[in-house]
Amino acid sequence: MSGLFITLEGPEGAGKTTMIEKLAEDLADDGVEVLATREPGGIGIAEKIRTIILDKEHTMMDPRTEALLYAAARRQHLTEKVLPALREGKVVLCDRFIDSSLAYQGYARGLGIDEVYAINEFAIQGAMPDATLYFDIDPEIGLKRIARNAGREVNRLDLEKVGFHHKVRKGYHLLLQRFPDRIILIDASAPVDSVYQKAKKVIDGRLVQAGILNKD
Ligand SMILES: Nc1ncnc2c1ncn2[C@@H]1O[C@H](COP(=O)(O)OP(=O)(O)OP(=O)(O)O)[C@@H](O)[C@H]1O
Ligand SMILES: Cc1cn([C@H]2C[C@H](O)[C@@H](COP(=O)(O)O)O2)c(=O)[nH]c1=O
Repeated sequence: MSGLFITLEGPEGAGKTTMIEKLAEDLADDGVEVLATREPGGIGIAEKIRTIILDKEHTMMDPRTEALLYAAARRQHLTEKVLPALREGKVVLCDRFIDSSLAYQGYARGLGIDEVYAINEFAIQGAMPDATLYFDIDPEIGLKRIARNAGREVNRLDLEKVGFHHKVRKGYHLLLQRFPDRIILIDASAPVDSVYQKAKKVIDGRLVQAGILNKD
């Protein structure tokens, strides 16, 4: 991989989509070649898998089926879109990746972080992100934000009880301890502009380190 692979993570309504859109725009203005994408989805096969996973009628979905479907969508998206872009030297900004599976399926669903990591190792073959911005938010605030967003479709995971979303956050906090060099916490309860300035600063720092951006 020769570009830079950056993932954005967090509980529901943390502001990842808002951030990724602005980051992609501003980095492009800085002359950086950027690919902004998302999981599950981002390409045809993975978007179809997304529809199956998030369908509100699929209440009977087994947790292991859910974990395997996320990993399958991840594999296809990675090989078809992310890795080719990285080989072209692009900066890839991805809304969710492996840490979502570890926090949601591994910890909140109770499958085990190590078990879910193992199936994802098979799926990604070592293609871990170079850096991960974790947008930390109290789930009660995040869920209120998405409830106010009339344009956003409510999916099967959104409908989980609030206790599940608290476990998701706890899962992310465990991942912060496990991957302290890769995952950077950003307080997402602050106003949009302030959250954005922090995220941009972290990303600029990584781009300068990687020799992709020159900020003299
Ligand atoms: N810092 C913020 N303060 C207040 N509202 C915000 C903030 N960031 C985003 N929002 C609003 O909260 C809602 C959810 O934001 P967004 O869609 O970016 O979150 P998300 O992390 O992508 O959510 P999800 O993963 O659940 O789809 C949107 O209506 C957005 O305008
Ligand atoms: C990649 C991934 C996602 N999820 C969950 C997280 C969200 O509830 C949905 C995706 O919806 P969003 O609006 O795009 O955030 O899926 C998950 O549980 N495990 C995963 O690996």
